[in-house]
Amino acid sequence: MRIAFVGTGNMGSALLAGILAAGQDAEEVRATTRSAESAAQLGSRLGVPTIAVEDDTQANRSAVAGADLVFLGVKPWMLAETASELDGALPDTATVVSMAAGVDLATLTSHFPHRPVVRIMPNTPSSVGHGVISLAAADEVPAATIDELTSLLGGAGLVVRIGEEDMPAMIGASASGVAFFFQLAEHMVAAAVSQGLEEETARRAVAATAEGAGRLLADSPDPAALRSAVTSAGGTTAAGIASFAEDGLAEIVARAVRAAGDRSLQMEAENREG
Ligand SMILES: NC(=O)C1=CN([C@@H]2O[C@H](COP(=O)(O)OP(=O)(O)OC[C@H]3O[C@@H](n4cnc5c(N)ncnc54)[C@H](O)[C@@H]3O)[C@@H](O)[C@H]2O)C=CC1
Ligand SMILES: O=C(O)[C@@H]1CCC=N1
Repeated sequence: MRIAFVGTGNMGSALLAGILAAGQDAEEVRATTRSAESAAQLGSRLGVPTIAVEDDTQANRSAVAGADLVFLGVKPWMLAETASELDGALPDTATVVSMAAGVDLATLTSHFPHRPVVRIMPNTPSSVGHGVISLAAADEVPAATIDELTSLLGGAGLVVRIGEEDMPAMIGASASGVAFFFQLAEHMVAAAVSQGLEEETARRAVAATAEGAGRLLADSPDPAALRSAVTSAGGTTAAGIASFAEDGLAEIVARAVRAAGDRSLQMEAENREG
């Protein structure tokens, strides 16, 4: 399968790394970035032919020529101009896959009429094959295309087929959600350091704890049961959990997850045509 990545930054390159590690032939991929420096870095890191728009104004058009699948990894507000740029270069049969957080399927379809259009919402652990990739497709996308795409993306992580109405919740729970875990890790490191632990030790301990927690959750996705197994009555964990409850952690997290989803809807409105 011939694949183009138009705009291959943090998210595009993470997804591409996961797909390549799962066996996609790098020679069948074309990637683009804006700067020559980032194109050179990506090309040498992933072994994929990468062209910079800065070096070649036709880079995006050349990359999509002959492609079966075109991933769009530019910023949401750049989608409209990227679509115009690709006009006439995109093969009639190409499936367009957007990872933009703030562009809905209707807007994508208006940018790419007569093409199958799929919206995905990946997260950065895709680079190590442990991403979550939510996928919503326009009604007219053939089932075989979705199956093929699901199989390809499966190399980067868990693919979850959803209706577009669930996209905001999935953004809060996974695409942005992964950053919420990182933020908790940052605060845990800082707290341990403030109690005298050496920073490098704290970072390693928190990272290994996160990995261990992730593995247990992957085996048995019931966080409440796993928490309960750590929490002895009247013990140390119970003291920490009580402190969380007193400070309203559940509401804090609910507000953050909702804020991320709400922002995606706001961006969709900003990026909607007309
Ligand atoms: N970073 C994340 O965790 C996630 C990002 N997304 C979505 O992924 C998209 C990209 O976000 P990031 O990777 O974070 O941004 P980024 O800034 O790291 O990547 C954007 C890429 O586009 C390239 N670019 C800029 N202008 C270009 C042009 N004219 N032609 C071709 N390439 C061009 C840049 O060189 C860069 O490689 C956004 O739409 C975002 O909503 C979705 C889920 C998660
Ligand atoms: O922050 C953002 O807008 C992107 C989309 C989801 C995660 N990162």
